[in-house]
Amino acid sequence: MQENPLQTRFHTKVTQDWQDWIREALAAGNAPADLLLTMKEHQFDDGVAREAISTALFGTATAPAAAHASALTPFHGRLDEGHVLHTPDRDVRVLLRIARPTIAVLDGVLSDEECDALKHMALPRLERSAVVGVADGVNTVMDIRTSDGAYFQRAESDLIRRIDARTAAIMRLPEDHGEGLQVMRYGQGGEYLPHFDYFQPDEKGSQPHLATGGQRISTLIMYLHDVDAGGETIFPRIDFSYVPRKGQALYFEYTAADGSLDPLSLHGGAPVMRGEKWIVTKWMRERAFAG
Ligand SMILES: O=C(O)CCC(=O)C(=O)O
Ligand SMILES: [Fe+2]
Repeated sequence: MQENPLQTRFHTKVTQDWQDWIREALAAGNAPADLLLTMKEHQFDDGVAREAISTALFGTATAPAAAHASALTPFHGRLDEGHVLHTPDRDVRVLLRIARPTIAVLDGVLSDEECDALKHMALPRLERSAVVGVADGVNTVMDIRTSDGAYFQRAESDLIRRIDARTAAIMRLPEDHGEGLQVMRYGQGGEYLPHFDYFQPDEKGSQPHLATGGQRISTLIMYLHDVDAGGETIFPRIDFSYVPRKGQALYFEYTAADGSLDPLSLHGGAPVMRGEKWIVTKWMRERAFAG
């Protein structure tokens, strides 16, 4: 007689032998999904098998699993946990999250028009900084730097005010914790070697910054332009790179509530191989400051 699947008996208890098998299989590096398959082949109820595997991974709900939880469960850092982040005037979609260091890739942070307007506003300031007085006293425009910056005072114009408010909502900190927006342009070959955005606490040069506004805690790099080749934002300690895409942003954070800093947040801008790279960056501080 053929077995009626509705009458198949599923195991609803995980014996000690099976619990030991789960622990050993996980310790040997087997994927939880493969364990689940094997258990189901052995007629375990899906929910029972999942719970046994997740108990072995995370501990029971009552066990203090916190030390593991941050690495093994979704971790959002300061960001809202939703897949869509709501700001006063735009919804921003989360495309990717990394727990350590805390990173998120966000889509639709700036409209095409806003990207173009920011470049337009920054251009005269960038050009001015390329003007150097040479020894003979003649002012010459020389492209002496492969990247150049333009700084926008907080709330300097309607557009800047709008972006300040939007970035504060995304980063979930008050606007007056934010440094003024900084536009950067990299020409061909331009790069930004790996660095930390936080101020090195024991360096003398950090002290004036730390005294006003405190430590930097998070960064939002917004991309104003696609790059034809190169120019990725790289995190060498976790072998991660992000390819610039107009209107998107890369969020990351590196200062915990207790003030500890995350050295995995080391990052930089890879050399631009073809085309130009334009970004605008918002850095957030621990405290309100005059900007
Ligand atoms: O150019 C990049 O991709 C990185 C920029 C950066 O690290 C910064 O603005 O702090
Ligand atoms: Fe940086």
